[in-house]
Formats: sequence, C-alpha cells, structure tokens
Amino acid sequence: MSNAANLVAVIPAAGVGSRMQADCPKQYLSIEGQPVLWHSVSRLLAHPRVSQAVVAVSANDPYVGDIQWPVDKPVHVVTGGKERADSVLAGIRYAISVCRADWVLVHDAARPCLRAADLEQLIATSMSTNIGGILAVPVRDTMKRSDNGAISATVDRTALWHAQTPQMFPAAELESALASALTAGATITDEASALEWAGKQPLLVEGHADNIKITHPEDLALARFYLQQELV
Ligand SMILES: Nc1ccn([C@@H]2O[C@H](COP(=O)(O)OP(=O)(O)OP(=O)(O)O)[C@@H](O)[C@H]2O)c(=O)n1
Ligand SMILES: C[C@](O)(CO)[C@H](O)COP(=O)(O)O
Repeated sequence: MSNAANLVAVIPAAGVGSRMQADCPKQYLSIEGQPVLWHSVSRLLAHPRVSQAVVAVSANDPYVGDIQWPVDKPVHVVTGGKERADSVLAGIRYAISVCRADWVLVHDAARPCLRAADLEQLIATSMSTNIGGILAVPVRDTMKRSDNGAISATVDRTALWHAQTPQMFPAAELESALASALTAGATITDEASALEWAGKQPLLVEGHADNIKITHPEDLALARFYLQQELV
C-alpha cells in the first residue's frame, strides 16, 4: 500500500448485544466514563495512517449522536444491517463511495482494548506485502469437539488461531468478495472468511489475548481492567 493510500476504519456497531444481557447494546456500556464504542473508535483514529471512521449503527440508534469523539478526524455514521456482515458491507460501501477509501480496517465496536502496537503491526504488514490480514492469537487450550455435550474428539490445536479484529483489506477487493459471498449464501462471520471464499489467503498477524470482544457479562470488568493497564 503506498503512503498516499487512503486507509479508512469501518466499525460494525449495529448489534443488540443479546449475550451481554444488558439494558442497552454492549457497545454503549460505559468504561472509564466513555462508551465502549468511543474507546474502540478512538484507538483506531489515534493511528496517523487512519484518515477517518465509518460507524455502522442500527436504524434509529438513539445513542451514537451523543458521543463526543476525541479527535478531529471525521466520524461518519451509517445504518447497519441484519447481520454483522451486512453492517460491514454498508460501512465499506460508504467508505469507498464517500471517503474514497483505498483500504479499510474493519474493527468490532465491542473490542475496546486494541493495542496501538498491534494496530501498527497489522497496518505495516498489510502495507509492506500489499496483502490484507487480521490480528489473531494462537489457541492456548486443548480443543475439544462435542455435538451432544460429551467429547467426541480432541482437535489438533497446533495450527489453530483465534481470529480477532481489526481486519485490513483493499476496500474494493473486500467489497466484491463480501457482496459475492453473501449473495451466494455463504456463512461469513469475519472479513477474512469472505476473502477465503474468494480463494485468497489473508495474512495472520499475531496480536494479544487482551484484545477481547466484549460478549458476555463477565467481559466488561475484564475490559475495564485491561483499559486501566494502558497497554500499548
Ligand atoms: N447486525 C449486526 C450484528 C453485530 N454487529 C457488530 O459486530 C460486532 C461483533 O458482533 P457481536 O459480538 O456478535 O455483537 P452482537 O451481535 O451485538 O452480540 P450478540 O450476538 O450477543 O447479540 C459488534 O460490535 C456488533 O455491534 C453489527 O454491526 N451488526
Ligand atoms: C469478527 C470476529 O470478532 C472475529 O473473531 C467474530 O467473528 C465476531 O463474531 P460475532 O459472533 O459476530 O461476535
């Protein structure tokens, strides 16, 4: 990616957070006086190569308009979709058509603990190889398969990784792969799986296990702890 290439952050933030069992969508729960979404967007916009952000929220979202973003870069708000992939596609299309994005950096609103060093490594690796990639961490536990509550197999973990976000790809390439995969009815739970569906081999960039996705109630206290550590 040339230094002139326009890198735009796309943040899917249109989920309801059902597993969190909170009284508002988890991306609007407060940590250190700011919404989770504020922390996630702030970490992306703090990187000098990220020009602006596109946040995909649910239709009639009553929360996002009250957020005071911490930097003077543009933060655009678009309407997301039924599934995460639909929200991501809406954000990418806006990033291409309005922001003139060359590359997009897709990051879950629910991941506020992203380290600056890990973001820099993902961007640098993508720039230097001109291939998109994702932050990920190797699996560290023994992995079991179960279809009925009993163990049916132990899965070899030596080549298994936990995919995280951000996931960074050429904007037009990701838009095309994601749109085609969704039209074909493929199950797409992250951006890399759309590129894989299209026959590509995205890169893995090792990050840190503290880049958690706030999903269940116990995750909020853990995210608050990690943010208080000011991990870089
Ligand atoms: N239709 C959707 C669903 C999810 N997301 C976003 O995608 C990210 C990761 O999804 P997940 O953790 O599954 O969030 P929810 O779908 O809100 O959680 P749940 O499955 O518990 O309802 C979150 O930032 C969420 O806001 C989105 O933008 N649009
Ligand atoms: C994109 C992601 O965070 C990578 O691990 C994950 O796939 C999101 O899954 P969810 O079920 O939408 O939270």
